[in-house]
Amino acid sequence: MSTGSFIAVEGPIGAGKTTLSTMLSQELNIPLLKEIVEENPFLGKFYDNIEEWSFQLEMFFLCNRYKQLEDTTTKYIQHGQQVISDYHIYKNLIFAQRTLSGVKWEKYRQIYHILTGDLPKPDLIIYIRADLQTLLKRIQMRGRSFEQNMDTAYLEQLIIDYDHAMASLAESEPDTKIITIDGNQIDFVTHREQFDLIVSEVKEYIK
Ligand SMILES: Nc1ncnc2c1ncn2[C@@H]1O[C@H](COP(=O)(O)OP(=O)(O)OP(=O)(O)O)[C@@H](O)[C@H]1O
Ligand SMILES: Nc1nc(=O)c2ncn([C@H]3C[C@H](O)[C@@H](CO)O3)c2[nH]1
Repeated sequence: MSTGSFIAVEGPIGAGKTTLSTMLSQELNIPLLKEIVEENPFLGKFYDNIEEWSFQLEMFFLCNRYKQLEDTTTKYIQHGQQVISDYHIYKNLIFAQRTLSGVKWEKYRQIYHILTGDLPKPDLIIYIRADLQTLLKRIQMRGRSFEQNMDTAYLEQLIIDYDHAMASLAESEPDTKIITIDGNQIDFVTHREQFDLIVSEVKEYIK
């Protein structure tokens, strides 16, 4: 597999993954692989009743991402072409570990490893960190109705889980470069020069 081709943007809910990956895709002229959100039939139900809908939702995300990454491999990565995605497949585990328990978690964990074992790993992860206040502000500003009553404890826990997950990825996948962005301080949307800095850093790692 070629290296230097696959970039993933990660971070907790509302951190700015889709925004940054879209901007980078346009700036660097790299195809964008975007999360399916609006057509997800379980998200609204999930936020109303996490326990009832978590298994369906996590499986839906897993199957969608599996299919997307499988297609991406055939279309771009196998041909050494660059691609940028607004998620890393590992985020399935970050969420599922929180939303599932007992037998469902165990079944999900096994399916996750079976499905994702041979999927391509990003060469570069751009990890946007942001604190609870910043995320809540952005989630509110974005205004998706089903996210407006999100439990702040859930989001707070995800922020911690993301930090642990990135540390764990850095250890288990040492070939993957991780660029961490302070999403509270760096505003790549309104400050062009801050976006340009990210672009130059990314350019150092892609081929
Ligand atoms: N650096 C930033 N400064 C100001 N606003 C931002 C910034 N990044 C993102 N936003 C705004 O915050 C909201 C959330 O951004 P975005 O949808 O990109 O987040 P996300 O990480 O992809 O979210 P999700 O986890 O739900 O997929 C959007 O309204 C976006 O315009
Ligand atoms: N439970 C759960 N598992 C996932 O794998 C996952 N990926 C994203 N999301 C939620 C966050 C945003 O509300 C919205 C858009 O990212 O979907 C997830 N929720």
